[in-house]
Amino acid sequence: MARIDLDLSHSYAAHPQGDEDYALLPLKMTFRDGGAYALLGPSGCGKTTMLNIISGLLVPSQGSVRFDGADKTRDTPQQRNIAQVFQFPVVYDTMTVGENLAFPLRNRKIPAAQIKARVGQIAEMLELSHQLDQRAAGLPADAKQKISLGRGLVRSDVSAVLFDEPLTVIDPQLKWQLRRKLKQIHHELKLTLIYVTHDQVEALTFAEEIMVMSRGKVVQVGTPEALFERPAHTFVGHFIGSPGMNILPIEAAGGMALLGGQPVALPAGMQLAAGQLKLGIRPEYTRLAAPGQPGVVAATVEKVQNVGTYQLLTARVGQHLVRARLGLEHDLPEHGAATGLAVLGPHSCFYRNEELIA
Ligand SMILES: Nc1ncnc2c1ncn2[C@@H]1O[C@H](COP(=O)(O)OP(=O)(O)OP(=O)(O)O)[C@@H](O)[C@H]1O
Repeated sequence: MARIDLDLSHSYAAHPQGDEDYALLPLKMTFRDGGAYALLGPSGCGKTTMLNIISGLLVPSQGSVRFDGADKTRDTPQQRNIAQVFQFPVVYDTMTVGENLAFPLRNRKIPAAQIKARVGQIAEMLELSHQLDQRAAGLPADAKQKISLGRGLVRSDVSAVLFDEPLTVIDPQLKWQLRRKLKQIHHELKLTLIYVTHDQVEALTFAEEIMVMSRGKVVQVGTPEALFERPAHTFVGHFIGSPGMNILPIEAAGGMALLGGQPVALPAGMQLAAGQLKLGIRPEYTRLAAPGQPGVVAATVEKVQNVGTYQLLTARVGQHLVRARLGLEHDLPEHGAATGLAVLGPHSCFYRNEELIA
């Protein structure tokens, strides 16, 4: 296992002109030895580019990659001792499940008894024990992908295991199980795991730390709790959560706030920095309240949806839509009704130029 330090940028263009020519803008990042990380962001934000630079499939156009302090920028994946699991299964059809799992160890001339023990351990973790003697040919895609995951995890001497959207071909029920399994496996094997996904649920269930990326930039590195409670950037607020954070323009106005154009008294003790800001409040923390109270904005109900385990209320504040996630026990106002939404309180986040300031 290794600590991995990146200090680099990358452009696929021969002569990059501006920021838009960079797949990765200048960044400094550290992956702790033994940590479980997710690289999360929408399509095209640079996740695969970063993963390929870590693995050695790609050399960054500027900067360095270090493993335990040693410069690995130009080393191949083999020299870096990296295991990788891709989106689609990489499995030898002519071999049995057990032989497939053993393959990376046999290649390294590990003694047979050790191979047997480790293959047994990995097969058990992935619930493949009953299939060890079965040929891989003819197995469904998700069983084959489990084998690929097992092959990625079977060596204990790798610097890191990299996963690039590994659950894409897996059906939803098994996907749910495997996400949890991977977390448990990380706990037991203590490997450094770096996992690329555009699916927040996948990232949030698996990783200890999540790196959220947007347009070639790492906009926040944090625990799932930190990303939820204190998004460092409005992009993270939008991107994480279901639905994402409510974002409204806010401005201090003589001891009050202008919120979406509406004067609202600040709750006791709350101070607002001068200038044009944005308020971020999660739908989970947005509550119905009587208009006119401090921190409560007047709103008109647009829609109420029963989403099974909660109700989602969508209301209009001026030209902005605000959502509240409310328990099933609430008797909610109907479409068109005037209501109030408590949006200023301990869970409010404030942004200037999209960056969290308070
Ligand atoms: N080989 C390449 N040559 C030129 N541009 C590339 C190449 N690979 C990726 N890009 C560009 O670099 C940017 C980042 O792409 P990258 O594949 O790293 O993003 P991603 O977040 O992994 O997206 P996805 O989830 O769609 O794979 C995109 O604008 C993409 O078009």
